[in-house]
Amino acid sequence: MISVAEALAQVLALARPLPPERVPLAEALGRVLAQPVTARLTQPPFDAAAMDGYWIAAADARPGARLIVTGAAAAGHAHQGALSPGQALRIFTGAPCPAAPGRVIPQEDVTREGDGITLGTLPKSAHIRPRGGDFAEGAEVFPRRPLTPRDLGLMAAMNIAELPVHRRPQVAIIATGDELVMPGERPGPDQILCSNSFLLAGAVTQAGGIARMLPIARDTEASLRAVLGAAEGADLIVTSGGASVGEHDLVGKVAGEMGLARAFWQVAMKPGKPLMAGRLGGAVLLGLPGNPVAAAVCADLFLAPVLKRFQGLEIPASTAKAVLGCDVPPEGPRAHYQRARLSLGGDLPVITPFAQQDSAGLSVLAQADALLIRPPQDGPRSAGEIVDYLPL
Ligand SMILES: Nc1nc2c(c(=O)[nH]1)N[C@H]1C(S)=C(S)[C@@H](COP(=O)(O)OP(=O)(O)OC[C@H]3O[C@@H](n4cnc5c(N)ncnc54)[C@H](O)[C@@H]3O)O[C@H]1N2
Ligand code: MOO
Repeated sequence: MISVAEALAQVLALARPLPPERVPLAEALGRVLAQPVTARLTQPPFDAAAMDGYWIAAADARPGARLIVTGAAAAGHAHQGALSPGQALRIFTGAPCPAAPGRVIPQEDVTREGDGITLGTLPKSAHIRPRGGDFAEGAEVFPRRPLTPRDLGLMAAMNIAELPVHRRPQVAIIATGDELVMPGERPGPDQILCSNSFLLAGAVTQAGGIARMLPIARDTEASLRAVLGAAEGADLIVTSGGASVGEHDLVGKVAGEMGLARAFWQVAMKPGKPLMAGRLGGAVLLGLPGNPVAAAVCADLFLAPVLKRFQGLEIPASTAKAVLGCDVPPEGPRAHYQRARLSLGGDLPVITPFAQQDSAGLSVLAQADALLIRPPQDGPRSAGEIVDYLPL
């Protein structure tokens, strides 16, 4: 059995960033830029008033000065023509300022009578946003993360209407097992609901992929072959179940007959030991264990990172430190990812694993907000010790 770190390295080595495609700016939320984009103009394109008030020439800027208001400039409407000494311009936020040196006095800071104003104490700020104060034409942006609403705002201001982004990975999701029925159906006495496909599709969507849920493959080679065949065109095939050692565990056998180049099977982790990975045709195949929590943990540890890789993202170490909230017993030969809850602590949060750690227990999984990581052969640990965890 290989370690989690080795398995992750091998999974990531199976995938390459997907080629770029161009998408309209309005559809780019969460997408990842494939190359830098550059500002097509300078912002602000002119010295702009930052307050509603009066623009005055630098030479007229002294407390007590009386000036005549001779014209107006508003956002989208510059004032044409020059001002003479002793003249002020009514100006509104966002309006272009005259080219001469000057400043904007907020209207609250002057006394206005008829078309005259009298200046009081001059405010510290000139209340002018200088041309190019935000960014200059040609400025490059290349955030190495899924684009946020803030990125879209910046790129809109840069007049970038279309973006080159990595294609989103197409992910085929295949549940296997005679015991499974879909939510909404009535299970027979020996049956349970297929939960894995929904958990996995959610994980795929959250990580920027496009999930395609295929029909449940039954526990026959013919059924599994047919459903795997229907995954044609996917960048990633994720199966759940049928990965272990029983006679009904057919994924390795059937995928092998279909040409799977297997990278590994079985990882020293708990839950998730029967994980399998390889390449099947043009796709990466992740064969997840059927136990729902095992599938969920494998999704956090392997599926999310490989989806990042497809989108050209770095995969930073995502573990964090916390203080153990209770004593915990020693561990065996597999790294144990324990469902846990975080609470506020001092410098570090406090992490407390749930008493129930069954790899089929979805209720506890849904309440967990972290996975406490117990390394292989970890000794007993006491409350107060510092441990690693994976935020969920
Ligand atoms: N003799 C051994 N038995 C088992 C071993 C082992 O090493 N030796 N490993 C155990 C471990 S660890 C796991 S995890 C499971 C995983 O087995 P499979 O991947 O073959 O999964 P199945 O047997 O098909 O199913 C296991 C369990 O999960 C339920 N399941 C499956 N698919 C779904 C789904 N889509 N939604 C909800 N629940 C699902 C299934 O009904 C079973 O209860 O094997 C151990 N056995
Ligand atoms: O993956 Mo299994 O028990 O390790 O759930």
